[in-house]
This record gives sequence, structure tokens and C-alpha cells, in this order.
Amino acid sequence: MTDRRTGHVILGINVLVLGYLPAAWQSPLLAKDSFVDPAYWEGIGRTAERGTLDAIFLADGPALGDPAYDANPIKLEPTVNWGYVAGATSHVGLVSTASTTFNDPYELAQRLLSADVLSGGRVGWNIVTTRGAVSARNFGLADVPLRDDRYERASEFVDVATALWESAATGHDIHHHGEFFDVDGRLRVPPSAQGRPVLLQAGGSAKGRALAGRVAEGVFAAELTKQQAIEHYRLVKGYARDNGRSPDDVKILPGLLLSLGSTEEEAKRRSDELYDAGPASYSIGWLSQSIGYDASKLELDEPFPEDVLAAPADPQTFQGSIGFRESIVTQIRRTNPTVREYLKQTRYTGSGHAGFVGTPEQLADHIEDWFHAGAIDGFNLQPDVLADGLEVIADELVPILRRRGLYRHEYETTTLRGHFQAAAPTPAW
Ligand SMILES: Cc1cc2nc3c(=O)[nH]c(=O)nc-3n(C[C@H](O)[C@H](O)[C@H](O)COP(=O)(O)O)c2cc1C
Repeated sequence: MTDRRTGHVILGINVLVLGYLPAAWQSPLLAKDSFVDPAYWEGIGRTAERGTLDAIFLADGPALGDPAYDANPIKLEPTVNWGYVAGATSHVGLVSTASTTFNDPYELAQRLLSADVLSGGRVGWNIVTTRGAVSARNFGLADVPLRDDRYERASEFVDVATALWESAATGHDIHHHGEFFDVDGRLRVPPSAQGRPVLLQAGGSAKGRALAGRVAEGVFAAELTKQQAIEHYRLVKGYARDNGRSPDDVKILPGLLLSLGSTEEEAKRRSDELYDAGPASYSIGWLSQSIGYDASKLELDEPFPEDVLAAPADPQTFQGSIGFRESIVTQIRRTNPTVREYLKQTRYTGSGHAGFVGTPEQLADHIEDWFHAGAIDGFNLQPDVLADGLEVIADELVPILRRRGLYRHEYETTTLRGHFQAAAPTPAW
């Protein structure tokens, strides 16, 4: 896509509690228990609205995170978290991640639609199938089901939830009898101002992308290079078209890890200080979990062995995200660094998600470049530390994008579906 696109980029904030780096809690701007302080979450909502941002987003998994690679191992449940913030805000979208493997469609459909009603139509659901045995053990299983089985269940789960939301509008019972679920009845919750929650999806394997093309109105992706992102963009938009949808019905929003400063040097210094203040083993832990190999056993001054980069022996049982793994392996194969070089460079280039270290003006250039290249519809921005990182986005990045005609000056709609310019639910409710 070379012609200058019209319209705005979409900007979400993946609020990884205090920030995407494990040292975020050390910020002098934060109290140690900020993440359980309602005022902290109200502040995030209000700052996001000051920047007229489209949505604030919470990644999640139904288990205690592993601090070896999870910067925020303890966190609140997203739908409750955003339910509180809804009362302190009026426009910003509120996206919760919820698993189709470890939930029930009737319960989740009524919980999300209830939150959607009370928020005035601002709820989004980030659909995931959940990775890793640690979650499975909280639900009486030794491991997560095989990847394809998880996606078969996810596909039926979404259909049941959507049918239940539709029953809220039509007043007619549904009679679903499928492989995973049987439901005879209808929701007792009325439709929301946007009809039903907006559907997002995160999971970059083939079945994840196929699900996104069929049902998602937003895709949280992991794309490290512009070329990878352009290919992913075209693929998922094509899947939407194959499912009789308009390609514009699904918005592609890769994650972007951020360290911002008033100069590039200041931004790099900030990133280095935060990485150096965190556990030295964190980058290795994240890499190990993402590629499914204990990277601490690798020779630091050697390139990655081919058998480590090769596709997982059994993608069905691979514990991580295929989407993240493919993104990382493609990144490694591009420059073939030693392990030590990779770990150092990913402070600035990202790992799994792309990284950006620079000034707000340079970030606006990056966003503008990827938007006009047809690589994105927007980004799910992930500040290193929310407390000040989100303010720079709202008060410095957004004004630059506005001056370039790439972002709204004020909210034109009050619902998440409106911000995304997503189609009304079908049939018309
Ligand atoms: C960008 C991105 C974000 C993700 N966020 C989550 C998340 O918040 N919670 C979760 O359980 N899985 C998350 N995943 C992983 C998948 O959604 C899911 O767990 C699935 O089993 C593996 O995805 P895959 O299709 O990439 O293999 C994410 C994956 C990607 C690519």
C-alpha cells in the first residue's frame, strides 16, 4: 500500500499493570502497592481519555505469572479491574483478555455484556485460548488441551457467546448443541449502547489467524518488522474477506514496547536503566519461555543453534504462543546474532513484540510509516513504565499525530465500536 491512507490510526494501551519491564515497580512515581490502589487505575483511565485514546487493554492468564519472564506476575482480574475504571471514565474503551479454554460461554457472555451495559458500550473482549500448563493445573488439568482442540473450542465458544448476546436483543432462546457446549436459553442482560462487546483476538498461529479472520474486530498481533506486519495484515484481511466480511471490519493492532525520552539518547538511557535495574535473567527467561528452550544453556558468544530455532517438534503441545515464537525466530534469522548480541539488542528492538526506543516525534514517524505502508491499523502501545510513559503518549505523541491528521482531536463517539469504526453487530440489533 503506497498511497496515503486517510483516516486515523487506532491507539490502544496494553496496560501491563505497572509497565512492561519488571523494574517498573521501582519508579519513584509509584507506590509499591499501586497496582491494588483504585486511584492508580483511575489515573490510567483519565490519562488515556485526556489523550482521546481508543482503548486501555489488559493481557491476562488465569494463573500466577512466572517472575522469570512475567514482569507482572500478580494482577487483578481484568473485567473487575475495568469495571471500576468505567465509573471514572466516559469514553476510553476497556478491553479484557479472557480465556475460551478456562471459562464458560454463558457466564462470560453475561459478565462482559453487563460490563458493556454499565460502561455505556466500551467493553472489548480479547479472545485467547491460554498457554501453559500452569493455568491448566488451576482447573484440574495436567496441561492445556492440544492447540487445535483449544481453537476448535474457542471457535464454538465465540459463536455461543455471540448468539447469547444476540438473544439479549431478540428475546429469543438459543438452542445450541455442539461439540463443547449445550445451551438452551437466553441472556437476562439487555443489549448495550454498542449492542455487544467488541471482539479482539490474540494468537498468531494458523488457527489463531483463521479465527481472527472469521470473528475478530481487532487483532492484537506480534510483528517485529514492517514486512512481517504487512504480510500478516494482508493475510488476516484476506481471511475476513473469505468469510464474507469487509477487510475493514477487522483492525490489526500489533504490540509495541516503548521507552520514550526527549532525545534518543535519553530514551536509550531510560531503557538501559530499567533493564539493568531488573533481574539479569529476565531477558533469558522471556526468550526461553517464548521459544520453548532453556536459553541459559546456550553459548552466549555463539549464534543460535539451528535445532533451537527449528519449528517445535509438536506444535500441538508447544507450551508457548506460536505467534510470539515465529516472530522471535524470524527476528533472529534476519541478522543471525550471537545469543549475547540478541539479548542486548532486544532492549531496543523488542522480543516477541517489536520495541521502540526514541522520541515522541520519532515514534509518530514510525506509526505514520507503518500505517501508510499497510502494515497496521494502529498499535497496542506498551510503555516501559505506565506512570509517566502514558502521559508522554497522551500529552506529546497524540498532539503530533493530530497535527499530521492521523488522530482525532476529540472523541467523536462514546463506544469502543464507534472508536474502532467497527460494523454494527449483525443481524442489526
Ligand atoms: C500478541 C499476543 C498476545 C497474547 N496475549 C495473551 C494473553 O494475554 N493471555 C493468554 O493466555 N495468551 C496470550 N497470547 C497467546 C495466545 O493467545 C494463546 O495463549 C494461544 O494458546 C497461543 O496462541 P498462538 O495462536 O500464538 O499459538 C498472546 C499471543 C499473542 C501473539
